[in-house]
Amino acid sequence: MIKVGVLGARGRVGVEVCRAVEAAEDLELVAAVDKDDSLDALAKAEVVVDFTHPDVVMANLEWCIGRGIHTVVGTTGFDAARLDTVRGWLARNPGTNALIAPNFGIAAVLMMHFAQQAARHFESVEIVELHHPNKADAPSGTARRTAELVARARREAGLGASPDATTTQLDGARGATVDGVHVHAVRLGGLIAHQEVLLGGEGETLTIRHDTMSRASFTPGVLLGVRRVPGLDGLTVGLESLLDL
Ligand SMILES: NC(=O)C1=CN([C@@H]2O[C@H](COP(=O)(O)OP(=O)(O)OC[C@H]3O[C@@H](n4cnc5c(N)ncnc54)[C@H](OP(=O)(O)O)[C@@H]3O)[C@@H](O)[C@H]2O)C=CC1
Ligand SMILES: O=C(O)C1=N[C@H](C(=O)O)C[C@H](O)C1
Repeated sequence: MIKVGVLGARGRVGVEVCRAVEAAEDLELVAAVDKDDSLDALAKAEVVVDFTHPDVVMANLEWCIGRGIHTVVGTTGFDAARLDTVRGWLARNPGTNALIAPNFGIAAVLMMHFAQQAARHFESVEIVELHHPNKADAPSGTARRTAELVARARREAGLGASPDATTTQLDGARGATVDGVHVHAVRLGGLIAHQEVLLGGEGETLTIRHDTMSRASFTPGVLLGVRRVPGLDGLTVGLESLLDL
């Protein structure tokens, strides 16, 4: 039995994670912690899962890693500087590991993988992410990561910037750019989490679309992370390295 703690346990995803951990025969939910609860309840956990908020996740991670607790992190907001900080904490606590993934949905991971594969074959690429209006961050962690993976694939293929003759625009009309890739964020009631990667070339386009229909979709990936994180080495970013892609 792996002893599991959940941070953000009363949140939209945290509730699903607690339910999935309790239903798994090889996992034991030893702590369900949310805002204003003491972190001390997590001390008995071997692995802590964090689905909280970009503003608090770093403090949570520092607390867990400092106590030798492995972490599986779904909370978004990680840039290169934050990842370096986490690597530093892990280096000072050898034998403690962290898995940080912007999306634990298996189909979402495949969508990112396919976008990365396709990117080198098209002169143009843009990303549209669509989420529920209660989401804290924009663009989404998934869109940021997709843009980084796509940009890397384009660089490796020797592609330059996507063609764009725009000289006149309202602020924001072309979205944000992540690693040179335009990313557009929609917030709309009725949605959960969705993303399209639009690729365009000579006389044809390819659209790779992912739709989240239920937040339970994140739990198989989270449980995979919980089972595997004790055997990882320091920091792992993205669920893809745990899948046989
Ligand atoms: N990687 C992935 O697969 C996915 C990642 N996400 C990400 O996960 C995060 C959470 O998303 P979601 O569940 O929708 O958000 P919610 O706001 O529904 O849940 C977050 C929960 O964490 C609580 N919380 C806030 N601060 C703390 C704290 N310091 N300690 C413990 N709990 C705290 C919140 O309390 P309160 O409401 O009172 O502030 C809330 O109950 C976001 O960053 C989101 O982007 C979401 C879906 C999938
Ligand atoms: O906040 C959400 O809902 C989601 N957040 C993650 C992200 O920012 O990519 C994953 C998924 O898109 C749902």
